Amino acid sequence: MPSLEDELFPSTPGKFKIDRGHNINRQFHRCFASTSTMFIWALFLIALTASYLSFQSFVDSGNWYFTASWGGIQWEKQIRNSAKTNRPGGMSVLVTGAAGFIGSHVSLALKKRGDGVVGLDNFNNYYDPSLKKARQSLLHSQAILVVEGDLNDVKLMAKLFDLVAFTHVMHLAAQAGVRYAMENPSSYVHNNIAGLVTLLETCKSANPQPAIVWASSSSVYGLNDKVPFSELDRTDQPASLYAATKKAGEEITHTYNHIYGLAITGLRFFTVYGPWGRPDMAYFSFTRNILQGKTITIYRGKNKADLARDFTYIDDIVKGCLGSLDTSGRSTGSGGKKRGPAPYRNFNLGNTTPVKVPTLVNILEKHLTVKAKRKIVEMPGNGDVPYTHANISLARREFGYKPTTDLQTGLKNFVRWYLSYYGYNRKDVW
Ligand SMILES: O=C(O)[C@H]1O[C@H](OP(=O)(O)OP(=O)(O)OC[C@H]2O[C@@H](n3ccc(=O)[nH]c3=O)[C@H](O)[C@@H]2O)[C@H](O)[C@@H](O)[C@H]1O
Repeated sequence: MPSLEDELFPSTPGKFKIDRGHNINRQFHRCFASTSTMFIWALFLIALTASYLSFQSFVDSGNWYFTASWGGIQWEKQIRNSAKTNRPGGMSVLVTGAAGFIGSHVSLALKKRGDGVVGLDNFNNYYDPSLKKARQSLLHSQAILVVEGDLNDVKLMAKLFDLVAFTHVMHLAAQAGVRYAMENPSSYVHNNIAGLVTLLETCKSANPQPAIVWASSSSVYGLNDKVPFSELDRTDQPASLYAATKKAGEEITHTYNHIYGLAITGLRFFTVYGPWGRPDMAYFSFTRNILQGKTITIYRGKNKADLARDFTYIDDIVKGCLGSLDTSGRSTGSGGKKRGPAPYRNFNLGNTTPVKVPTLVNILEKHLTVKAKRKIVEMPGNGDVPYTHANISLARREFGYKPTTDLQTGLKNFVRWYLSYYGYNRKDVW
């Protein structure tokens, strides 16, 4: 049996002779000295390789902003597995914003019915990224991979389409929030305009081209005062930069449909709420503040009129998203060339029952069994509109969209989730 020394000093005859007697200590020290030298060299080589690789990724990305957290054989395998369909005629869908509120729900619903899903999300810190990570874990438990990356990363986008022939893209990644646009306008341009164009450029060049369904917004109706809002109403009077970028998105997608034959559907979502929702939205922040005993600020419109929203429950929205994907039609182009006309559609996805904001607070008080401390203030001129109200007859006709959850029921589900996720009175909720 070889001794430790034999193993450390392979016996190459003539090179050196192991003295097994009193020289053993000296040999051992030599051995130690030589291993530590090897160890230092190994460290040096590892450091050299690491710096080379990070320099390569810096050069490759062409932009310091996108340090690659993706790539490799294992990663490619995971992407392919995640995209695999599990039903005859199933779709392979790239869901952008998959760790977001609507994105996570839609991803789970697609997977559940046997479609393949690959998620993409940049996990930005507009609101607490730990909530996004929790959604990602949920998706992961259902074998859905969510890639951490930015829409504007051209190489990543191309790589994803290289690996998978996506049949559909559900584009939900965006800088959301109406009022935040005054604080951080460039984020809206970066995500909702530049990111959208990068995605469309990738899709137009893909072969086969996917059909695209994407998140527009009820906010495109802006100052429109004809109710309920119909897809035929004017959308050229946005009241916020957020709305303007969504409206621009509708025009941009039209161009790509027209020039490249991409099948495109825009969904005008009406104030979507529910479990796993967005902490920046009123129903969510009101809940947190009511539980923490803090005052909530309720905006009021001109002549002391209450503001109202056509709050729409997440499960209804998910059905609308799946219905849109199922009826999207096909893109006609390939490799950047149009071969014929492709469908271009826009739909309202609302609830058709606007509710006043103070009524929303009443419902929350009831479910939380806590009285809110209310402060009523005049609506600041920050992009808000006084009310929204969807006419959904077009979506009903095209794919049977029919919302079934009223605000009472939806908020009850939300409060149940909130309490199970955060507990009754956690101080560190975003
Ligand atoms: O349908 C959309 O396209 C948009 O819906 C959502 O916007 P909004 O309808 O503005 O929802 P949200 O912020 O929950 O405010 C709700 C109400 O509470 C009022 N509000 C708000 C905050 C506050 O402190 N006080 C208050 O009264 C406020 O004045 C408003 O009347 C999404 O955030 C947006 O990303 C986009 O998807």
